[in-house]
Amino acid sequence: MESLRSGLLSVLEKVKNSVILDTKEVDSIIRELQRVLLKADVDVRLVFELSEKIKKKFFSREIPPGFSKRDVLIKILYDELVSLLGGENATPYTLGRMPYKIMLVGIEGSGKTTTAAKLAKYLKENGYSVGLIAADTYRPGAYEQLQQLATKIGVSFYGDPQCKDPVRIVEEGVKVLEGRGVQVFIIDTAGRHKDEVSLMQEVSEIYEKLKPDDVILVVDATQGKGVAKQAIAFKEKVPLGHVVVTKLDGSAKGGGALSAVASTGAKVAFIGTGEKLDDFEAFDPYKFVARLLGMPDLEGLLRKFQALEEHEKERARLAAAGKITLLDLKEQLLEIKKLGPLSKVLEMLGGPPIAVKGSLEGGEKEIDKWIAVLNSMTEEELLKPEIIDRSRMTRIARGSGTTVRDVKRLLESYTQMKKIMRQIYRSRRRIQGF
Ligand SMILES: Nc1nc2c(ncn2[C@@H]2O[C@H](COP(=O)(O)OP(=O)(O)OP(=O)(O)O)[C@@H](O)[C@H]2O)c(=O)[nH]1
Repeated sequence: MESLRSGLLSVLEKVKNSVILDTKEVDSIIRELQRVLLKADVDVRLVFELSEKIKKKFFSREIPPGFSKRDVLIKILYDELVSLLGGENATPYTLGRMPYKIMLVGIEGSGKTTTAAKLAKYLKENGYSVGLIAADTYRPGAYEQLQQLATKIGVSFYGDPQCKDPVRIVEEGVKVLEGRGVQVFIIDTAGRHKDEVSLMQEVSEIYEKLKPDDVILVVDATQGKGVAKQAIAFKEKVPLGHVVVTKLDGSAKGGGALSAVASTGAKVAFIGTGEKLDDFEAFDPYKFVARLLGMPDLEGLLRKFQALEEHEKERARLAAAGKITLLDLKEQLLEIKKLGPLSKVLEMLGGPPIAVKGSLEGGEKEIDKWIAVLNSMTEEELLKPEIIDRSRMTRIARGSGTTVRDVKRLLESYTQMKKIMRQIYRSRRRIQGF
């Protein structure tokens, strides 16, 4: 994964060093991203889909106040990489009602036996009583390997090296281990067979007899995008619940494997990051991408965007309820200012009577004062003016070169305005028959 990380960092560097982020600059950044992802063995089609989405989102999105174009592009890159790794689909791995049976499947050498032990340790540490069942009757040594691992972790184990029928081993194993108080059964199946057809047949048979609560496919990251084929083949035979991607440590193709799994709709629940039993972690695409991109400054940026999204949601909610916020008021006043001096505006509309002119200038000054006051408020204050207490008023007055009385007056006018809006909204709802 190191090469993917350094590649993505070079993409971020390019974004940070960009000047205007026009089509040419963005294209060059996207080309760099494509190069990095293709090198990590991400499927070409996925890479192109991602590129198009990034461009479309970037050029259609308004840059929110307080953010730069670079911030927006970095956020879009982050979002799209998370989505490439199955972001929207991701949920933490949880167990259902006990007893809970988990069956591990996968081709030879994918790391099933090691993963069975890693998962057993993980679940034991999470308070479950776990048992391992060795149902790989093909690979010599698979039985001893799992038995030794079970002893090492301190979980129950069942296997029968004399028996060549995996279905019987599993049935017997569940019975025996249940007697020892096991709640979670992890079944390690064979990966080696004379051909794929017989492997799939055995997997189907065990599945039908055992009816496990979860089937976890174990795939090897060094196979890159090739793991999609395995996921599809197993999915045709058994309902796959989750996937574990092993050997992410040191594999340059990890990005390809993770995105390939996500593209089949299967969920990556865990990743293996080394040969040791602790080299195993729950997979969270959000955290994973953040780590790939280097967390410190990204974390702050993501938090800022999160606050923005929350504010946008809050505004939409208030707008839907017919409520106006101080933020709406501020935007309206800025729109009026954009039109030019009020007297000019009225002149364009036919000209104000001479007597109004003086009061218009007063109104002009008032608008400037209001904008100054509103500019000194935080986004939170604009959306929730009820939090503006005496000390906030003092700060706002000082920041805007006005007085606490001015701030109070604005808040009073706003309250009046809100009342009027509420009345209009209510009568509209009555008319519409709500
Ligand atoms: N570096 C690294 N090696 C791993 C990881 N997971 C498994 N391995 C190694 O991969 C090799 C194969 O792992 P096993 O668990 O024996 O594979 P298996 O899928 O049970 O093999 P079959 O029984 O033949 O299907 C072993 O040498 C493991 O130590 C991992 O996350 N990182």
